[in-house]
Amino acid sequence: MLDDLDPKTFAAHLLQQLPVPTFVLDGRHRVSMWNRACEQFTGIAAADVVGTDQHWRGFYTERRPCLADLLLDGELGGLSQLYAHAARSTYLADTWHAENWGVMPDGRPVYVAVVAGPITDAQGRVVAVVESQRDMTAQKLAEQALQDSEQRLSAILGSAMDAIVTVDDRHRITLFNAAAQRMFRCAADLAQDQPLERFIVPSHRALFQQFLDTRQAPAAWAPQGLIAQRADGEAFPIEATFSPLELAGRRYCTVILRDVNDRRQAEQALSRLQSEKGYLEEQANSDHNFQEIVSGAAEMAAVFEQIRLVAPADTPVLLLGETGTGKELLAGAIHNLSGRQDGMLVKVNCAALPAELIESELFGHEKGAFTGATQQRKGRFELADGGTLFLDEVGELPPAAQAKLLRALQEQEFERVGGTVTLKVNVRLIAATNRDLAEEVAAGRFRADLYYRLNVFPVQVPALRERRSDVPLLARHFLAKYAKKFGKPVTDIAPAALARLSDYAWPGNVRELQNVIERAVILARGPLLEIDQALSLGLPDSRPAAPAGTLEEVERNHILQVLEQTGGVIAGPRGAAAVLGLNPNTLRSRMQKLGIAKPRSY
Ligand SMILES: Nc1ncnc2c1ncn2[C@@H]1O[C@H](COP(=O)(O)OP(=O)(O)OP(=O)(O)O)[C@@H](O)[C@H]1O
Repeated sequence: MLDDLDPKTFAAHLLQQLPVPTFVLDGRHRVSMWNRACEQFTGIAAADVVGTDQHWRGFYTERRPCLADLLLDGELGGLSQLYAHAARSTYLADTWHAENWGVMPDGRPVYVAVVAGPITDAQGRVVAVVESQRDMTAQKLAEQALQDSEQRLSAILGSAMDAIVTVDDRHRITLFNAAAQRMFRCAADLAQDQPLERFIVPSHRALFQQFLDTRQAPAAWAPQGLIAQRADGEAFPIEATFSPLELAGRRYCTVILRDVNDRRQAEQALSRLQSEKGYLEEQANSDHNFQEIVSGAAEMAAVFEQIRLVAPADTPVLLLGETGTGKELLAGAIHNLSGRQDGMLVKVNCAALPAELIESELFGHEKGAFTGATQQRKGRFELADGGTLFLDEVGELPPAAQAKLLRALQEQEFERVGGTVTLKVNVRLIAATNRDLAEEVAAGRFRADLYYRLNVFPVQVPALRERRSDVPLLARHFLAKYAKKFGKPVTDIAPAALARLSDYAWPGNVRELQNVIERAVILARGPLLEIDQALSLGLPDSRPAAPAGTLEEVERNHILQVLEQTGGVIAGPRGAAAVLGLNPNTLRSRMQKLGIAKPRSY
């Protein structure tokens, strides 16, 4: 019967059965009890330790006091040197708690939680101390692993470039990483528990809330169209992904946000640079840009005088004259003398562009305005802002573009194709045509109101045959240019050649003369330039007469003949465009209009 047991034996049995490693020290630091759990924990049998002061062997590799020893000697000041955590508790009994990492005699690292309490006699004197040890290694390792992973996670979140925010089911912020603090200019502790909608402009909050409540797994993506606001109220465009998650039965949403302001600006700058690059490349490839204008003829002197007078005014100028007479050169001169020379002179050859592209070329387009518009693109009007826009072959403009051009000229404003934003520009317009625009107006092919807008200051550029005195001058000018270009020691033109050049009718004007000289220089063998061979390559009288027919048929046959002669080559000094005295792009567009297929390889 339990009642028959004396209390000492009962207490000894109780301690013996405790599943917690426990031992008792008497007042002289000798072990009076070492229970079974202690035997198992330390690997030391009770028989080997009871009655000795060798209990430390169970816990340490060298002699040092246990908590029970310190308690017996009343030296609790030394506790902190022996244990990482130590505290006194008077909750149920007067006990001391301590925790620490230690190494068991067999080399095992253990984390122990130690509890020791005094046993007192009737007078309150400490006669013994009971100490129990609990192996907390597994919990401690798990706790540390958790701490490490939390630290790693917060380091990852902290170093992320994107703002990462977690909200609970009421959209209140539970996590706000460093990038979010930078992006929204708000410290994490101020953001904590605030509704995330606070950082979205009011007009976008309803849409944003729908995303926050998404159940779409793994995430819903808002690539564009959301506008956020920083703590100081500054609005900026964002893209965001919303990942719903459930933790302990509660719904959360992790939102990754990215400020796309910089990217948008960079995209816009890139598109502007691309347009400018494309334009500049085109300009660099056209070899007749900003050249010296050569002329001694009185007819041209009058033209130069008109240009000198009109250049400083912002008036539109209409340059009229046959192809190749130098209209583009004169446009360059007007720009250079106009006070707009720091701006760009932007050229558009209206004949060289397909009708469906001309509007977007002039006014630009928004991304997605039509198939193939994968990027927003600035038009020539925008590029010419602060400078001059030169519309060559303006008579070829399709009606829709004519209407838009008229408005741009009247209001100095327009919208990009597919765009709604009205853009204001300050552009001086110079137009050129080799057509009789008044006739085009009468035939209903050109808008009368646009014609009057363009025709404010018309300048008629005489054909080369009307200023024959310029032929030798120009011929020598081109000779010097091409002799240098091709490294040929040709110094002058043979007198007979010069006479022939002066007699020729020059339907292709200066461009044709230039091409003939270029070919002659290429073919030249001595210091004096002969032109017979070069001329015969381009002269109509060296070919069979073209059959009679409509103007279009004659033009078509003529182009086909020249193409055959040049082996299908369009551009370059020996190409069909050079022979015909045309810009290669102009020739290509004429061919398209006349239904001449791209030349096959001859
Ligand atoms: N007076 C000149 N002095 C020097 N070069 C000239 C002169 N006139 C024309 N040229 C040259 O002749 C070529 C044709 O000139 P330009 O392109 O200015 O003619 P255009 O009238 O604009 O022709 P199109 O109507 O076909 O566009 C260019 O290479 C240009 O440099």
